[in-house]
Amino acid sequence: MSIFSVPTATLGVPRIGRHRELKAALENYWSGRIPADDLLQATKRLREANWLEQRDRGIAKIPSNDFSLYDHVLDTAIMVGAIPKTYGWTGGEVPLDVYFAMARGDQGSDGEACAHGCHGHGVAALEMTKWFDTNYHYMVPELSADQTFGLCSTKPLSEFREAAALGIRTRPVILGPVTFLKLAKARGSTFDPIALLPRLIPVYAELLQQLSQAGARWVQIDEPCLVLDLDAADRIGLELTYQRFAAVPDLNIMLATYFGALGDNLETALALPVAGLHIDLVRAPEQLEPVARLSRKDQVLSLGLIDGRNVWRANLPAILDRIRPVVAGWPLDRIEIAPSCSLLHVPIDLELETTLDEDLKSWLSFSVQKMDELTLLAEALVEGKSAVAKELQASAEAVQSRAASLKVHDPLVEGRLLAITEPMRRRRGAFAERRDLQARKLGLPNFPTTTIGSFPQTPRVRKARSAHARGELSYVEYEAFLKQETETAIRWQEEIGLDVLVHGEFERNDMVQYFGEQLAGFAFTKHAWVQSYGSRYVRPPIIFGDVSRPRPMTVSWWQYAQSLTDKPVKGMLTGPVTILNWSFVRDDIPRNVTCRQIALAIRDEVIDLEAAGAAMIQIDEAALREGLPLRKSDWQAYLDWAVDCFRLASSGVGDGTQIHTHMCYSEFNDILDAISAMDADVISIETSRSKMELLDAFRTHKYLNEIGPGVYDIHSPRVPATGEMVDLMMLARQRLADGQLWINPDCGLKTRGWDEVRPALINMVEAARQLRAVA
Ligand SMILES: Nc1nc2c(c(=O)[nH]1)N[C@@H](CNc1ccc(C(=O)N[C@@H](CCC(=O)N[C@@H](CCC(=O)N[C@@H](CCC(=O)O)C(=O)O)C(=O)O)C(=O)O)cc1)CN2
Ligand code: MET
Ligand SMILES: [Zn+2]
Repeated sequence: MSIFSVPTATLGVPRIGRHRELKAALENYWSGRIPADDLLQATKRLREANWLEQRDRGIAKIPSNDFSLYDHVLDTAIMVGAIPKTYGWTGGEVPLDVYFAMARGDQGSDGEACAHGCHGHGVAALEMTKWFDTNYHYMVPELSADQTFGLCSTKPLSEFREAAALGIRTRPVILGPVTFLKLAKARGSTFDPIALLPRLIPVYAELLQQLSQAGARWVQIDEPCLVLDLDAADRIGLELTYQRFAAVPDLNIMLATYFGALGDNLETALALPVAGLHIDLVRAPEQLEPVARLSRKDQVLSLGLIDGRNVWRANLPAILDRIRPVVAGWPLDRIEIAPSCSLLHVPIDLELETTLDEDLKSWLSFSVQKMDELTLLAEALVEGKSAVAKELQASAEAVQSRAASLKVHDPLVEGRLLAITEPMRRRRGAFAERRDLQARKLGLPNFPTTTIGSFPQTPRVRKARSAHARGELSYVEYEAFLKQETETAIRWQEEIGLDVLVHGEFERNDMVQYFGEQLAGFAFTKHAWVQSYGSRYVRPPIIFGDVSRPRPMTVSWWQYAQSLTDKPVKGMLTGPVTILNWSFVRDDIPRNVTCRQIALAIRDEVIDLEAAGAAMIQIDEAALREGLPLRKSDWQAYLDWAVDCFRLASSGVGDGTQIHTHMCYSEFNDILDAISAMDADVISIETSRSKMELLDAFRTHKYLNEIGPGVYDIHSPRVPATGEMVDLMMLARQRLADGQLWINPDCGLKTRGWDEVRPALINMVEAARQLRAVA
């Protein structure tokens, strides 16, 4: 490397392709429309395009092995041979079937049948959970106490060679062994997976050795666990690991940390014998000075300066002014310029958005634009600001134009925020009074049955929506189609005997995007997809300004659905915390201020639904638990404002109106105080896989409000039998009073097919009948 340049790195780029080529290839393969070869060819094209694009945009440290067919944590589990016996793998190269069985279960968990020689006895997928505080979900590796490891995949090596054939020497990315074990789950939960580290280290060392022999000079090892609360065993584990890796000849390690500050792990990180350290300076700008001061002089510091978690264009001159004094006098090759974390979490290319407001567009930067920002920063550091004066000025001007824009600031919203009063955050009566009033008004049976909101988003529904978007289906026709779907769903729910109905959410593309498209202060995109899990992607709305609700968003759909039936239909909304956590947010005001603005908008909608006659309104807070900060010390402050926002959104109604909320993927033990403080009349939660154990916490906590513990795992295509659901409810009854309990699935049914949903819900209603008979 010449001493006259500062290298740039991306740490990883989106895998899905500008036009979601990966989704198409995967879903075509799963449904048997294309053979494995075609799938693999498609993925090869995606990798090559990514490498060439990074090269052409001047990125020096180009990653490989950042690609994944489904998930990089699953890839790592496969790489080290952590494949539970149930998947029937007996050694050798791991077949695609086994890989996808671990990802999706061997019937396929997204509603398509497996067409590729699956064993057909319903092996369940690994559990899935969210990756740190992102909306990306990984497959949780499952390890046994007697787990052994071995190098079982050549993926890092073959992708390194694949790029080398294009003339690009990449820096392979590998998920570090300590983070891998911390993300894994102990089968039987009788031991701490970190205890397996001594068995895992040699496997990684062997891989590193092979990469070195193949010509790799650097590898990037990701240890984002370094921004979490660690204990002594974790820290010792890190030391053991990197001491061993330092012995691999001719290979330099760039140890990557991201999503937060090293904090009390700073000393541990700096003591590791690695050639480079990457730090996140967007989430934790304050660590620049101490890390620069304390890092070894022979160590490369990778500065995470461009936001890998958000879409705003950077203020490059401001960044330069911040780092120049700190690195003054350093040899140029002691620093690297990088995004805060891998670019996996941002959309690919802003240029695809041809209908975005021009001002807004000038404020944004997606993955490939961020590459350009990185190279500009590097150039300015080497050649001085004057060499790229025009570009730097444009960057500063964009930031200034955003700060001053009338599109961003709405004095009415800012005034409303100041006028929030205490009574606005409180239901009028106490829960007991509300419960009695609602019981008289609603007259529901014991163990009322309901669903969480969405019914299957069938290809028919999605086709109609995209035909409407392309202008091939008029709004009148599209609306008539949706009304028809809604009516069919209402009739069917009545027919099978559900007690509380939903309209089915057919008109919604996504539970967050749908609201983003109707709220002021939000922009939405056409192509800005980000992977959420596997082949499922989201287009997070972009919150650019003060938020308000120009007009009702859901009232007419609710009215239509309610007009079809005498049974109560729930109003169906997404809550402020979830809208915030699943959107790209402003970086010029605190998150909690934006969240209060959204809360007031949702409050308006809640009040309008009540005025239209809704007796029950559900406000989903699927992402409230997910949004917990990575460090425990930050939890309370977050929970305080998150709960406050939910209460603000939900408290504008009378005592006779029943407020429901829903949360999924939840470990509630830590946050029960917050859940109580939300004071929803009814909460539905995911419990079916945990055998109702979750309810212990509600009992010990003396939780009095009503609860619908999910009895049907909607992540699996399996149809639960009536008896299973009765058994689960009997377990629930041991923990909570009969009068508190509702019966419902774990979550919405949008990713399922009607063939699974119909029998499952019929069985669920029958389970309620049987319970009523014995209770
Ligand atoms: N935002 C968000 N985050 C979440 C969840 C969630 O529901 N929403 N759930 C949890 C799990 N994550 C999930 C994320 C995505 C999906 C999901 O189903 N995504 C869909 C896309 C949903 C969507 O926006 N659909 C649009 C666009 C659909 C589309 O691709 N249309 C085609 C044409 C369709 C056709 O002709 O068949 C096109 O535009 O090209 C619509 O329905 O309008 C997918 O990737 O398949 C499910 C769960 C956690 N995080
Ligand atoms: N009401 C929403 C639905 O049923 C809640 C989903 S939580 C991810 O789809
Ligand atoms: Zn859910």
